[in-house]
This record gives sequence, C-alpha cells and structure tokens, in this order.
Amino acid sequence: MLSPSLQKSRCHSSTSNTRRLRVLVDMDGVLADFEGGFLKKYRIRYPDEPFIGLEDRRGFWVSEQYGSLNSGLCNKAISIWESKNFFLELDPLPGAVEAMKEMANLENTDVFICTSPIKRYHHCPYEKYAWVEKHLGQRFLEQIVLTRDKTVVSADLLIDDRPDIIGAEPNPTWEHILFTACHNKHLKLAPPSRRLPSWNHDWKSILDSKREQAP
Ligand SMILES: Cc1cn([C@H]2C[C@H](O)[C@@H](COP(=O)(O)O)O2)c(=O)[nH]c1=O
Ligand SMILES: [Mg+2]
Ligand SMILES: [Mg+2]
Repeated sequence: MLSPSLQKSRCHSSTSNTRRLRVLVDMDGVLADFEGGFLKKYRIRYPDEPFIGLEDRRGFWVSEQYGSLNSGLCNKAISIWESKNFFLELDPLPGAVEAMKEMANLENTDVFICTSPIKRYHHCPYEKYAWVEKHLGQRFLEQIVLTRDKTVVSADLLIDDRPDIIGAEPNPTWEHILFTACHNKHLKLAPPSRRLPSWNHDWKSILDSKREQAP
C-alpha cells in the first residue's frame, strides 16, 4: 500500500507526463521542400539568369536574396511560386510524412499543419490542401490551419523554419522550435530557443520535454 504522499506524487507525475499537447507543424520548408522545388523550376524557366545554390541561401525571403543579385530577379523568383502546380508538386522533405503520421498517432497529442498561403491565392490554398491529401491522407485535411499570422493560433509548440515569427499577438502561447533549413542553418540561437535539425532527429524528445513542463 502506497503512502498518501507517494500516491499523490505518482499521480502528479503521471498526470504531468501525459499532459495533452497541441503541436503546429509548418508546411513550406518543414514538410514540403519549398527551396529545392523553387530552385529546380527557376533554373528551368530562367536558364540564362544567375541563381543562388542552396548552400549559399541566406535569409528567409528567397525573393529578397534574388532581388539583391539584380532587381529584375525578385519578380522572376516570385513568378515561380505563383505558377500553377508549384505548391502541389513540392517533394516532401525526408522523414516528414512518416514523422507526421507517427506524431498524429501519439496519445494525448493533437497535430495541426499551420501554413501561410501567398496573397496571390489562385493556386496556392487549393494546392496546399491537395498536397496534404496526396502525401498525408484525407484525415489530415481536418488538421490544416491556413493563416498569414501564426501568433494568433494557440498551441504548445510550433515547428517552423522561419526564424522571426511575429504578428498581432506579442506573446504567442507556443514555443517556436526552429526547423533547420538551408537559409537558417547559420543562425546561432540564443538559449532557451531550440532547433529541430531534421525529421531524422529526435523530435519526440522535444514533445516529451514540453509535456513535462508546466502548462
Ligand atoms: C521564401 C518565400 C516564401 N514566400 C511565401 C511562400 C509561402 O506561402 C510562405 C511561407 O510560408 P510558411 O508558412 O512561413 O512556411 O511565404 C514568399 O512569399 N516569398 C519568399 O521569398
Ligand atoms: Mg516555412
Ligand atoms: Mg493523437
């Protein structure tokens, strides 16, 4: 028979270990290979223009870095992701599909795909839904949050490759886990900020550690 205090501490620790977690997972640069898909299509459409190899990418905005090479290249870059089938034909990043399915099947875990559409909306929102259905299956269509402002979405974690996520809410509820991408891998994060280097790294321990924190 356990003493009341031991019962209480066991009960407390088992409750805190199974705290329900809501995880937001970004799409471009986290699930779908935006950078690789962009470079491939840009080089096909503009074979005589300069390009930036993935190893030389710096800064979140592809359009800005191309614009810094030569002002006309900003619009040429934008023309690539505004084209039909750009978002639909992006390849999944290594391990992303498997990780999402596994995460969604974890107990006490709600997973949402939280992604920002481009403002030229003719193809992008539809293709994001179609991409999710194609790679993750119909049940994930329930889990999509399309927003240009992720700070107003409430969750415990946001796994996202964009280093600066700002918006209307100055104190988002989520902890941002920076997903490593070609454009952000050189950034040094100030503690306690954390990274997930890829889906082949231990994403589960990030969820576990969050679950153990007080809500
Ligand atoms: C690099 C880059 C991206 N975009 C667009 C493309 C996507 O719709 C969003 C990024 O979405 P996420 O949810 O933050 O992954 O931004 C853009 O308009 N210009 C760019 O240079
Ligand atoms: Mg992204
Ligand atoms: Mg679940």
